[in-house]
Amino acid sequence: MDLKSKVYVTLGLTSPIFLYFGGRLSILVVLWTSVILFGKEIFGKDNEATGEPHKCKCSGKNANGETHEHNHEKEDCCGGKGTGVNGKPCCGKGGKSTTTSQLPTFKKELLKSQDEQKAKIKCCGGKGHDVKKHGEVCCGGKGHAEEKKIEPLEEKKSKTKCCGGKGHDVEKHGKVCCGGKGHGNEKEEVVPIPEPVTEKQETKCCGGKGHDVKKNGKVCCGGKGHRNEKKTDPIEEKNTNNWDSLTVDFTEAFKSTTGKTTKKSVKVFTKKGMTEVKATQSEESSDGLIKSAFTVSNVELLDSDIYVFYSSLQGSSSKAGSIVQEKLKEISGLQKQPILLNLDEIDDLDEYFVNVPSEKAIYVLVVPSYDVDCPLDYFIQTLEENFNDHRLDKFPLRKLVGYTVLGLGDSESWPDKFCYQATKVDYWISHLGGRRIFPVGKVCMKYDGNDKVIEWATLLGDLLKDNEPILYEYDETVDNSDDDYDDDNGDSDGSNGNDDGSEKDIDLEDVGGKDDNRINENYLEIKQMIAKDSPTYKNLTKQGYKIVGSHSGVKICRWTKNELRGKGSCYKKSLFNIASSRCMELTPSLACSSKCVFCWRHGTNPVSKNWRWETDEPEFILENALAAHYSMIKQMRGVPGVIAERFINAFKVAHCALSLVGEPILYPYITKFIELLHEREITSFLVCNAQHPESLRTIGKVTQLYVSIDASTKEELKKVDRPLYKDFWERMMECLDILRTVQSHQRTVFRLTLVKGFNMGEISSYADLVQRGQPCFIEVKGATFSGSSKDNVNSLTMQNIPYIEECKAFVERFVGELQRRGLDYEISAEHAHSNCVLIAHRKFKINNKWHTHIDFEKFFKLLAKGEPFTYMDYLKETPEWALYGNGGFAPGNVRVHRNEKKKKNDNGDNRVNPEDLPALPVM
Ligand SMILES: Cc1cc2nc3c(=O)[nH]c(=O)nc-3n(C[C@H](O)[C@H](O)[C@H](O)COP(=O)(O)O)c2cc1C
Ligand code: SF4
Repeated sequence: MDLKSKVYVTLGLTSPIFLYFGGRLSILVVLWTSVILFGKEIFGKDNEATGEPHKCKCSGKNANGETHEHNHEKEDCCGGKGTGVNGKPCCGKGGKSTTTSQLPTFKKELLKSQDEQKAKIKCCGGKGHDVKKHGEVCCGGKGHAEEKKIEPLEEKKSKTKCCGGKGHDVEKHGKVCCGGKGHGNEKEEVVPIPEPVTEKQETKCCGGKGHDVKKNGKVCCGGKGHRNEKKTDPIEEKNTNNWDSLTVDFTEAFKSTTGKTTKKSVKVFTKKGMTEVKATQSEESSDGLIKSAFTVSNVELLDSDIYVFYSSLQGSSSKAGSIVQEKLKEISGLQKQPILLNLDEIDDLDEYFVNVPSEKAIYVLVVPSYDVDCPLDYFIQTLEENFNDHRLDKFPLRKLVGYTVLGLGDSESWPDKFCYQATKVDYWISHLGGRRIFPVGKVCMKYDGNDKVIEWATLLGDLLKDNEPILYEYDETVDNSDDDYDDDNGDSDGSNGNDDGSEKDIDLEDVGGKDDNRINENYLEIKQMIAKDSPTYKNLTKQGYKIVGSHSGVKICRWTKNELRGKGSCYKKSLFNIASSRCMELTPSLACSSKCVFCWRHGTNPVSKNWRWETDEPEFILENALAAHYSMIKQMRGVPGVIAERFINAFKVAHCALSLVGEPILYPYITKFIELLHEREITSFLVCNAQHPESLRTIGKVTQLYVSIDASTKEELKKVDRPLYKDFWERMMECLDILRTVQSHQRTVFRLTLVKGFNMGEISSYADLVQRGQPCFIEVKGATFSGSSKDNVNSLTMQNIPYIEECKAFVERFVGELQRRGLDYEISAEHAHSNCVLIAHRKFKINNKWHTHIDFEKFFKLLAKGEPFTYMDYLKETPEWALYGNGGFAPGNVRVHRNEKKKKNDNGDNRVNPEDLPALPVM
């Protein structure tokens, strides 16, 4: 009602009195009536009393330079500085107001009974309280109007039926799975961690063919579609306040030590001397300094299982990890010895980063940073994927007592990227529910790095013994005004560092830390898989690899050199008719999605489940690979014994073995690459690790298509291949189905690499796999010793290398089992020198003669015709010398007999000496 109407109503009601009495008395009566009728509106009682929104008129200016009014139901309050529209002062409550309709369900309920609740609940002032008794999550001292309402247990149970721990669709169910413990424990699910911002949905999926990442700005999803695309990277987030809000409210997880009034000290690390500064604050003070305290007693921390993880490319983080471990061992009263673990060698990261190995685990992560690809990239990628995996508990690392990160880097050479990967690790661990119990250390390793590592580890050890509360959040406005704070912390303004009051206040800048805000967006650029200045590049080139572009490699194998010198060919000569001197070994992806125990690389080349690097064109790779191969051939010109004719022919590469190291099928343009090979009349021998069914399904014609079958059971496969995919077994099964169906026109080969003690047991399960995949051939080869590494817990010893007799015995039993099942396979050829035997389907035995060799000319003629054809259309008879029992040594070569001393290895047995074997892996 406007003012005019109010006047009319008042005058209307009071006019009889006015007419009857007249004079002053009547005026008083009019005034009295209007007060009774409109007093509330006129004098502006607040919304709590009237139920109407309170309006403030701000004295300050808004962004447009105007004075403004605002409505507490719709707008943010001016924080008490303004004046109400009716001349009353602002309510001064400040903070963001929300309309009733915007509130989540539990907030609505809270609003209704707010007064009732206020009457019942006395605020503990942010000290935390026993949630079970109290029935409320602690408001952190903000007063109970802000509290989250926990539904009573019975009410919850009736709403949510427990799935019994089998896991459930969280989106539908609206609940984190309780793991079968019943829904009484569900309160954890409401921990308010903000979802990271998802990328825009505009991207059109390339269907897994890969795309120009620079233009597209996206890592290829591998054809899975963009629904599950990675969430915004931490560094990408512009709003650094999100960083603070990541952290979990500790009050639910850790109980208050005592109910007594005690003095609490807040530890603050200065930027200069890393000396400890204490600020005392009474637990009972109501100023809210301590918002959420991590009140674990020293007894609990000293009783923890400490795991020190490290990732290292050049060794310094490995050393720093040992230093940290040793320093922590020195903590007096520590119940259990800290355990040191290499992140890059952990078979299943989920055992530590989805599940945790102990209920009292503390993680210390020592990590380097590389602006080029490094093993840590995979770890970070895994953390991020776990965070985005809706099937997993959203905050699995809440189960940890706590964690901290120590970053190693080089602030001089990489000032803008200094220790950026430590920041990423910290970010994702905290996103996954981890509670930081010590600040992220950042150490420049350029000068005296290890001293700083010792310093950090010593302080960490000291503070693990200390039973002071560990704050996760505190009110920095109180901090600034508190005289008890020691201003000797080196800040001229007397504050604790950043004005934004973020956690960087306790950053260890003195050990090389740099403001995380300054990390720029360059970190989002897609890396090169093998950058020229990377340690991996040096490592590979030292071993004779020529790196082509940034992710492909070529190498000439020992057999190519041998055949040039007339000293024998590789086993593919006897089994399939390949001329080693005209064979180029190449991989378009030096990265792999497995970490096989028999692989030479021992964790040095990149690993990834999918393609995440800069991508070279197939034409570029082929041109440069051939050039690199020919340059290595050229180097052979002075070597004694090189046969001129073979040397000349070696410049006309006829075969390409797509294997070497890494997983060729990871390369998004593999089909195009193979087509280019065929255009130049170069045959293709593609070996894949049965982990990428989506690429295998779409692959075009290949001269021979291999699938590595490194074990016959799920458990053994996990042990031997250490695959990155969780569904590795299902992936392998899918690949076998693809061989039997979509790719049944291809000349398919199962490759079995036998490793004693790992995969030579289950003959019958191997037969199951053959039944499923129905390959043309099964190539069985004893593993080759590739040296061991101290970092590789699973690297092989000579004891894992089978004798040729053991391989043959395995093959004979295997074929017996296949035949018993009515599967028509038989042993056909061998190459004894390589410990290799070929089992072939009997359809290749035409007129009682084996036809395991390939007619290459015919293959290209068929391709040129452009009509569909199968493996049966380009067969060639297997020569006598290659048949099983004849050894498989190709004529035209001179067998070199080594002297007895060389023949026997250190143990005196006659297994093939690693030095006598061709370079690994041999196609
Ligand atoms: C190719 C290369 C790239 C690097 N990139 C960074 C970087 O981006 N940020 C950083 O802080 N340090 C960088 N470093 C320094 C390393 O992180 C530092 O030397 C660290 O101690 C290496 O640890 P590691 O020996 O355990 O592999 C780089 C070093 C190399 C060789
Ligand atoms: S052996 Fe092959 S598949 Fe296995 S890890 Fe090495 S490169 Fe990858």
